[in-house]
Amino acid sequence: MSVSSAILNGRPVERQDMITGRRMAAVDENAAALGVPRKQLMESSGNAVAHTVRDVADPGSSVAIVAGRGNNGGDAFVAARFLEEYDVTTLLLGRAETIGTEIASENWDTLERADYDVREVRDSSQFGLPDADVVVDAMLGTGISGDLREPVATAAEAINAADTTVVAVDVPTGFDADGGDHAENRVEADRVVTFHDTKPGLEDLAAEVTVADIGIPAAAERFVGPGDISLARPDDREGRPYVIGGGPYTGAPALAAQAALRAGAELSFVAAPGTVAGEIQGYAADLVVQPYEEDVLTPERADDLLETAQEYDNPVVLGPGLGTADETLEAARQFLEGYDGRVVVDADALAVVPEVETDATLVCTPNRAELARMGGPDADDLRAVADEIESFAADLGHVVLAKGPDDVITDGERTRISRSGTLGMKVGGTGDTLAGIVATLLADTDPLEAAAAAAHVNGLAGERLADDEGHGFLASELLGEIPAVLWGESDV
Ligand SMILES: NC(=O)C1=CN([C@@H]2O[C@H](COP(=O)(O)OP(=O)(O)OC[C@H]3O[C@@H](n4cnc5c(N)ncnc54)[C@H](O)[C@@H]3O)[C@@H](O)[C@H]2O)[C@H](O)CC1
Ligand SMILES: [K+]
Repeated sequence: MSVSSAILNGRPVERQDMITGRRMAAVDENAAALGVPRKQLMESSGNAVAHTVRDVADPGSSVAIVAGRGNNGGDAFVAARFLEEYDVTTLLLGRAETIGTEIASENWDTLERADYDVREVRDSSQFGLPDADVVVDAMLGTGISGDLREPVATAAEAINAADTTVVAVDVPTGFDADGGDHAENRVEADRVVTFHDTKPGLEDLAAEVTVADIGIPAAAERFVGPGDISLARPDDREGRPYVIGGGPYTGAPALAAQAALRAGAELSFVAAPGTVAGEIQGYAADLVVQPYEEDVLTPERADDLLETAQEYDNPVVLGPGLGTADETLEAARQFLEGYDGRVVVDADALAVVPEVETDATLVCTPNRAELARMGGPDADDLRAVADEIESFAADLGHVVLAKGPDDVITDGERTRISRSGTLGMKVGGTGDTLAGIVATLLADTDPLEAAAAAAHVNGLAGERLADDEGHGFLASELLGEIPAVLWGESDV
């Protein structure tokens, strides 16, 4: 995957030169949170479309815009305003009152008020494609779901049958921007104007593709924001994380397991030595604590827990409070060697990761000292060594969520920075709540996306508790703030 580089505060920041539709929606939301509202992006998108129309047809040419009821259509309503020297007709496939977004609706209203030639196609039998030198396909973009429904299907067929130049907005209607299967009867375009970055599969089309910058700051991709939380937010109570922890310490597994519930898990299990199981259960009746007879995790016990983990195939949290007894580290190594599911590795178990061969998908959550001990860079400001952490993660072959004032989350290819959090996050236990949140989000989200969102949620939960200087709260108090951060109204 080729990468381009933006310059972000003087440092080249690698940007993937490819972005999926779902990731684009997250980046949009992040851009809005950075102060670039969607309507402004739509204005830039529409202007970019007009540029390409000018490229393919001389002034005075006739242009037929065929628009859907989402923001893809909205882009084209904007484009109409940038094509004054063309003979533009705008067809909306549906009634104006069914336009699905405010910004598209506002742009439609502007065309009506400004007396542009606009027509509503109230049913597909009414649809007739005007003779035009250029057709702008603005029916569906990244918001498509399933095969083309009427009246879009009829319109797509008419556009493909017409002898005209077709300019597609963002992606040709019916194209799946998430790299999935395209609709059979999708629009065949001559030109595609896609926004911000190219989409997977556009390079295989016969069309000439223009990637238009629409003013989205590189920070909207680089820094974790509300869009990343939207991507990872559990839809309902799902996942049953399995915490393997406890031994010398009991608070850590209890915090991790509670955080997993607060992040939306249906149940949260803790496998712990019998000597401390009662104490862990004492922290919260909500936990399903499963005691085992040894008083630390041993290799024999690890085999037993491995079977349970494989049977239920839920995200595992390995590490909180395990301690560093040789047999415990051997047990952690053995568990990872045998497991092929998803594991958040934290605290004392991190030490074994660099030398272990595993088919498991790991999210490692080292703090600064643990990262250095694992062989990663040793630096106060992790963000300044983000590239080195990225290479370390690439060598390690797993996701690394390096915790610091700014967290660095990377899978060796994609790297995100989470700037959320406050001074107070240094209090003991915030790493345990983080591990629990990662585990729940990991249940059905891309590991990097789950880790990035979890880091952000944990930090924002702390911000909600901190006093003006950022101090003075307990990790256990973070638990109560997690749901509001994950499901609360993001203010963009
Ligand atoms: N940063 C950016 O990339 C920006 C992109 N913009 C444009 O926004 C669209 C995505 O808009 P969205 O409203 O999410 O969805 P669409 O307009 O693509 O379509 C939704 C619309 O279509 C209907 N629909 C869905 N599936 C089907 C189907 N199979 N058959 C028929 N109709 C279908 C659905 O009901 C909705 O009404 C993106 O592509 C860009 O063009 C923003 O303008 C700015 C920033
Ligand atoms: K389109």
